[in-house]
Amino acid sequence: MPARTPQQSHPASGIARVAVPSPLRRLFDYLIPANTHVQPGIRVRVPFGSRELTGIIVAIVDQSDIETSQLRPITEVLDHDELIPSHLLDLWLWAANYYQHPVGDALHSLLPAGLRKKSAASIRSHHSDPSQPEITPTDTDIPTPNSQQNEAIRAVNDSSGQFNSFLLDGVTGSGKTEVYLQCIDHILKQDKQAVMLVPEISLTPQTIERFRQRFSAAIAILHSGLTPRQRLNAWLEAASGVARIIIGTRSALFTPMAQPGLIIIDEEHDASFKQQDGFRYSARDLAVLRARHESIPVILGSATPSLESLYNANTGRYRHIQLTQRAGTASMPTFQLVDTRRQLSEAGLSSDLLLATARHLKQGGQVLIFINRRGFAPVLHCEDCGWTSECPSCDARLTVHRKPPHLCCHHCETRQPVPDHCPDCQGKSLGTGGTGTEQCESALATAFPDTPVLRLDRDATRRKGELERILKQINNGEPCILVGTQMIAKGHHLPGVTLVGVLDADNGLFSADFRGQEFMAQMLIQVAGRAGRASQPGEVLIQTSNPEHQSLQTLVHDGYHALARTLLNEREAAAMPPYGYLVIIRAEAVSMAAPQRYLTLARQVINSQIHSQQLNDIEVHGPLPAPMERRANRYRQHLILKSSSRSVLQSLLTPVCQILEGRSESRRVRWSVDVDPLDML
Ligand SMILES: Nc1ncnc2c1ncn2[C@@H]1O[C@H](COP(=O)(O)OP(=O)(O)OP(=O)(O)O)[C@@H](O)[C@H]1O
Ligand SMILES: [Zn+2]
Repeated sequence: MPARTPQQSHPASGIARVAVPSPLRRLFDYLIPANTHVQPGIRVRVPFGSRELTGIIVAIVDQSDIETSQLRPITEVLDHDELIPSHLLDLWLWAANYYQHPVGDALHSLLPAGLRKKSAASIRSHHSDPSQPEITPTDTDIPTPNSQQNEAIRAVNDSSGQFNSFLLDGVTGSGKTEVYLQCIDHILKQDKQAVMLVPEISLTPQTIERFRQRFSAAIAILHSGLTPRQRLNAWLEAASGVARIIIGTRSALFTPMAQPGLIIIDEEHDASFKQQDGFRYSARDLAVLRARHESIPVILGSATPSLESLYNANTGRYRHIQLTQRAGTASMPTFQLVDTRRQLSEAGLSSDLLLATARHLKQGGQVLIFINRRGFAPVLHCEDCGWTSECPSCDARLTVHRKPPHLCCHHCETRQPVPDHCPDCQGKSLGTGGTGTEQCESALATAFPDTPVLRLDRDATRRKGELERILKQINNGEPCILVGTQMIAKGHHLPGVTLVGVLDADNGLFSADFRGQEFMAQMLIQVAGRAGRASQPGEVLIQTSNPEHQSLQTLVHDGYHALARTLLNEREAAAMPPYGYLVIIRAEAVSMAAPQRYLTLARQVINSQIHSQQLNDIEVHGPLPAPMERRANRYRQHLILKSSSRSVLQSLLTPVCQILEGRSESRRVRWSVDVDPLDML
């Protein structure tokens, strides 16, 4: 399969080491035909088995481990100038190595689709699209930064042209975005470029509009909704320096910049910065590395920084900049816990919450109800025999939806009609359990017939433009009730909202995952942060059946940072991240026994490596069934590795992955390695 073929007659001038899209964790060597100019960072066509593929030259070497006579030549050179700058190529290689992902596949998954094929592309000859009119910024009332913002802006600007990482830790509505805008302005004046990464969901026209109104410079937008052509154009505009500002989701981190100046990660705590399948990299962690490689500053901004970033700030790796007050005249909202054990509730809404809703609407405010379950109810059950609506393919229940009526599995998307009688006992007493967004929406519509009730979740926003339409309606400022999932929690500036109600805070409190409480706290503070962002003060009501829970108490009375300190102490005691490092090796298959058998083999390989390399400080747990063992008809198991040293884990993993890759058993399961996993689910 590798580059071994009968001798070629070409006279050659050196050997190119090429990353080829394959599942193998290695590079392949090819002869460079005579009189051909090649360099690292360009694309070439190479023979691979019986096929021809597009690869990227990673290095030019004098010698190969394979006999020169056995090497095959490059068939075609696709780029004449460097396509991927060496800094970025190094970052890519480092990341593939660190996250233990096949290098060619990692490179390819990050190239715009338009460059994975044979088509030629030239950065040097790329000019801006003439159909795009020159934009004149319309933002005339740029706020004067307050003293904390000024300090932040000065710190970042003073470090331009050199590496520095900043944790911009500013409460919700403190004007972090204004700090980004001013720092970008400074960078643009030096003829440099800035890239800003945002969570998937915040890349709305509103965000983009705010930037367009401020700057006349060309902005490239990179997100998953682009056509391959648009994506390639945006990429080339960034690489050629035509686009001065690049805004995008996770993978935009790998966009080349002709004159890099600044990297910003907005909402750095957000889970979407870690890719959860395939090449499982953390764009946040790699952003810091990229900034170091390119000698530029990086800002990680959040109102609820991840425990990792707080730890890095505490230990001096990041400069900690705090914005403790809301910008302008806005003040922080007040919190109140509502004990749901003491109050009768209609569709999960306590009487306290209903009364508060009525009060705020009467005062002309908008109300936001947060509920982390879409659909009508999480389960359908039979009141006679106890039957529940189980998914036929997962260890999960089918959610009841009313609009349109169906049962649906939120893990595998299996759909079924809603039965009119119990499939087990034929009884007619079917009932629903729990509350989802649809039910909450209709209960609120009944309770407040004169007020518009808007629902914001994945189902309601499936149609293109729907999210924008709903946000626009909210921004007209008229009293309304907004019911939504975490979609509403992220980054939206909703100045009319004065009351936020959280329907159920209990889920996160008892999560089995080690980051469960951290995620719960971030979510609550972010949702709460939508309240009272303009002149009217905000109020937050959190419903729970555990109001005495220590974490909730700490969060509500002493704030996010106090809870973060407690959680960090717990992590330290348990040697969990950021005090220890984790790797999960996952395996799944249609047969129940295969994943366990495979991971038992993996464990043997690991043990023998630990022994032969005399590694200590490694704990191995498992194989264990994943928390949801069966999903989409596949059984899943995992193996957990833990160490206080990243480098020890790396010296173990590299040979282990090489060995496993070569074993025939690896082809009978789907297996993957997750370095620095976000969760153990
Ligand atoms: N110095 C200032 N004076 C007056 N208003 C300001 C100032 N800075 C920012 N603002 C305004 O305050 C509002 C909130 O600012 P911004 O959206 O930047 O906050 P944020 O910290 O990014 O919020 P979040 O964490 O919720 O995303 C915006 O309308 C912004 O224009
Ligand atoms: Zn399912």
